Amino acid sequence: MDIGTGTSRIGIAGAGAIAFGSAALLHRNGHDPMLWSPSSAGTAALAEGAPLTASGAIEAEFAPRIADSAATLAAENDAILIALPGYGHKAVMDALVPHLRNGQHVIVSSHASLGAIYLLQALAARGVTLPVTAWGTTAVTGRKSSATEVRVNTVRSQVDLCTVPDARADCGLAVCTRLFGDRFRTRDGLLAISLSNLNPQNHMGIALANMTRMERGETWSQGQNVTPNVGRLLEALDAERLAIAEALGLEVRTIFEHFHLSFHVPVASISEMNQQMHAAGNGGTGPATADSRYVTEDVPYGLALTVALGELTGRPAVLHDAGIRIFSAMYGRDFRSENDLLAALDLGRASLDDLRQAARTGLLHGAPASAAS
Ligand SMILES: NC(=O)C1=CN([C@@H]2O[C@H](COP(=O)(O)OP(=O)(O)OC[C@H]3O[C@@H](n4cnc5c(N)ncnc54)[C@H](OP(=O)(O)O)[C@@H]3O)[C@@H](O)[C@H]2O)C=CC1
Ligand SMILES: CC(C)(CO)C(=O)C(=O)O
Repeated sequence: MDIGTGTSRIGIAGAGAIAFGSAALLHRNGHDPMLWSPSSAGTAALAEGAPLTASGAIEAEFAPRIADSAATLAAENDAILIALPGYGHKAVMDALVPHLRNGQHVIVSSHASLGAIYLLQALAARGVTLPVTAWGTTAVTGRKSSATEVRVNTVRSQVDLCTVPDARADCGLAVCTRLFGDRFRTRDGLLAISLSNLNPQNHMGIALANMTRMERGETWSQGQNVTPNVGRLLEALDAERLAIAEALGLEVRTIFEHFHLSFHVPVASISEMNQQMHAAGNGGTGPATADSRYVTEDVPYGLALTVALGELTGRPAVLHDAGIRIFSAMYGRDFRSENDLLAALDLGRASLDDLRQAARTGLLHGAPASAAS
């Protein structure tokens, strides 16, 4: 993508809270977003002409362009932002791959389970070369309050990213800064970004400790319910993640930096920081159903990758592993087997060196046949 100046056309795959909130941020920054809902359901009201309204940390009312297909989204935009839960990434990438072209730029927010490698390999098989920038989290947080409204809870001060292949790192940072503002910090490759997504560990503790509230469909404050014991569990989960990063020689944010940079509260214990967020009206609302991405996304696409990296680095993530086992028992599902990205990448066949290299080149197990020829 030409870094350029002025208005850029950005296609957003997704029509949930983050897609709407990111569209509002792009609009506020003078860009021209287009939304694509894979089932069309998420954009039906907008397609009929209703404006998108953002409130909270971003106040805006505007009419984003709406795509009727992945082909339209790819054809009519300079860059694509994938902004939906990890369990939709492979299907959406598969839909986009035939239509993406050299020179475009893809951003994945939040990046999940080495999806950038899956995408780059699929593109390489078509002979298409473009940079994929992976974000450790999202630029905004929020919830959809109706089919056309999003409540933006916060715009984060800092988002970790990396670009694959790493030779395009400067371009990735420049593109993201121009589109979303000066809020990005480049991390050292895709393994660092994979270990920079704190949702899986945080949501594990929050969902485990509040499962009956979720199952009973209660309305409950997320921040307030990060009580001292829950806070200590999150800190212990964080220590497992940081030990893996240390074994890999990677610098990643701590859970304390995460809450400070995302929710603008001073550093304290994790429980105290969450109580402060709650007091400031910024603690968020926990899931009101057990069918929540806190489990259905974060267990298979988040905890499972951390456990795999723990095994490869000799720093077993025993609490993360226990989380997968407990949620699988609770839901009567084998969450470990639900990750279609890691299965497609055949991660079990990869050594740590293979992964380290792929985290920079985007190619695992060598280049695809058609790209190599
Ligand atoms: N919301 C937040 O504050 C935060 C979110 N995140 C992360 O950001 C990402 C997006 O979150 P958010 O927008 O809240 O999630 P939502 O659940 O609101 O996303 C809904 C969107 O995902 C699409 N989708 C759901 N399942 C599939 C599927 N199987 N295949 C294709 N598309 C699918 C829906 O499609 P359709 O339109 O067809 O219904 C819809 O467009 C997630 O990874 C989340 O963990 C991270 C931090 C904060
Ligand atoms: C609510 C929040 C910001 C913190 O758990 C979040 O990460 C999410 O909704 O996924």
